[in-house]
Amino acid sequence: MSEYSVFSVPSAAAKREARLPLLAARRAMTPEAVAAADAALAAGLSALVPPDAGWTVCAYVPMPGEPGGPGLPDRLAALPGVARVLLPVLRPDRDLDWAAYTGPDALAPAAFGLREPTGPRCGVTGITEAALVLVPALAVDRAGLRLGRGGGSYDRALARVRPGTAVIALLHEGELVDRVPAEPHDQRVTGVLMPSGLVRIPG
Ligand SMILES: Nc1nc2c(c(=O)[nH]1)N(C=O)[C@@H](CNc1ccc(C(=O)N[C@@H](CCC(=O)O)C(=O)O)cc1)CN2
Ligand SMILES: Nc1ncnc2c1ncn2[C@@H]1O[C@H](COP(=O)(O)OP(=O)(O)OP(=O)(O)O)[C@@H](O)[C@H]1O
Repeated sequence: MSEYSVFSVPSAAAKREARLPLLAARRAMTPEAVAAADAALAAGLSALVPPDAGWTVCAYVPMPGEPGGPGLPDRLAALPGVARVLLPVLRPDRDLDWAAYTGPDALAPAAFGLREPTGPRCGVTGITEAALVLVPALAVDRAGLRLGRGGGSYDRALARVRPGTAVIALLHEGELVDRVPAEPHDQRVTGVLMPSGLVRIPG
């Protein structure tokens, strides 16, 4: 038995270290590689939503280098099975509020280089209306544990999803890894979508 379990204090520092090479690898991608990955992810996304679903989907506005690209909200909104796209609004306490995506003109610059919707907010419980939640991540491991940017925002938000909701992280190839540093508050995803396709994580 080692001195620390996988759920111990050093994990916060381990997470900080683990983020660095992942962020560097994203920065090193060529524009061509990014465009190819985003196109492949777009094809995978359309297969996630049945055409007559009428779903509310929670997504996000990818920042430079994040899988999906800046066109992600528009691509989702255009899918026949998507009735409504909700996007996160970062609260001062780093929890996530939600607001409907109504088009690129209704996005405004926000903290950390984010772009966020400017319309009416649904509150932190907006995520409970989603049948599918797409989450940003720097990496996910085989157990579905997700390494984010370090705000803890999605750990709070994902605790509120309805049971049975698909929670899918969008990743670049190679970002599904054997193990990410974990803490007790970490929420799991139910699958990852990469350019090569969907990998479901057994629950
Ligand atoms: N596109 C996108 N939207 C998102 C997230 C995300 O990861 N991606 N979030 C996911 O929760 C929330 C926003 N949280 C964020 C938290 C930190 C940073 C960030 O850039 N942090 C710096 C370092 C930390 C700091 O300066 O304090 C960095 O990563 O360089 C960005 C978003 C909600 N919206
Ligand atoms: N349910 C929660 N309530 C309050 N604080 C939380 C909760 N979950 C996580 N946090 C705090 O958030 C901080 C960052 O957590 P962590 O490093 O796991 O974020 P992350 O999952 O990488 O980020 P994000 O979800 O924003 O992408 C931690 O200090 C943790 O204490």
